[in-house]
Amino acid sequence: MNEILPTPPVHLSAVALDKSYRKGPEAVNVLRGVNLEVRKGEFLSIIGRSGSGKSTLLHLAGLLDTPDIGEIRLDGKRIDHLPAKTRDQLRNRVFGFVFQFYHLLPELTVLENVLSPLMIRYSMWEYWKKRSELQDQARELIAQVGLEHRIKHKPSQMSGGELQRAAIARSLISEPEILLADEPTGNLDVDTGKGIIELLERLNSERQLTIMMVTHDEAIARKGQRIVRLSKGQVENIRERVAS
Ligand SMILES: Nc1ncnc2c1ncn2[C@@H]1O[C@H](COP(=O)(O)OP(=O)(O)OP(=O)(O)O)[C@@H](O)[C@H]1O
Repeated sequence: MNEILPTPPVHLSAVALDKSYRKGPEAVNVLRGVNLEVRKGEFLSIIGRSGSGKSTLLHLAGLLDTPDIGEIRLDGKRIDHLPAKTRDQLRNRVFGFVFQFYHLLPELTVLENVLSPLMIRYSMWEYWKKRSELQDQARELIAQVGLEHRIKHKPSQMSGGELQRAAIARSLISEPEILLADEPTGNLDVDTGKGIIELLERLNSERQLTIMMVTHDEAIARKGQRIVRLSKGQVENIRERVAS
């Protein structure tokens, strides 16, 4: 018999979001009244044609940009209108980001790249005091993403799949509640991409990490529990995985 589980609370919501960009004299209305709720521990996939506004939505959700109209709410509280410094702190504490092109620092090793967000979060003195504990945390994450053997490697010495694993470990070092992944498999071959998605699924189920993943690939999107499509500036619900 199927157990009926309570619905998890809404974690992050977009309320009536509008966002336009100026292209010369014209305004391009990318998002037009987008409403979206993401529940705690949900793995949501966002699909849509190129230029439909997927990255724009992810950037607004993660406080990397601000909407023209509308609100972003975290646990029901509005967060998009906070002062810049508070937004920065909230972004660093709540969100982890994974991008298509990894954005690792080329001169740093995997261990140093994974530690890099903490070098920003703590003062030099605090970091120095805590460094052995922080290094242990980073090593553990690197092991969890299967990169123990690459810990001292630099990005130029690694494959695309390994680079993305390192970027995922880096995004987790600040213990985010919500992972925002923008085309995390977009630069990888099919099998390597599958490995990355399996890693995200594992992190979602083991850590109850809320995930919003943008992808143009419907097969990849189906790995999420729910799929929404951005089209004509709005969000359409496409599919919800039926609990078995
Ligand atoms: N900073 C910007 N300035 C001007 N126009 C922008 C800016 N960012 C995005 N756009 C435009 O907004 C539209 C939506 O872009 P966005 O990157 O959100 O789409 P997307 O669905 O993620 O596309 P893709 O799948 O190709 O990455 C595009 O027409 C893009 O050119």
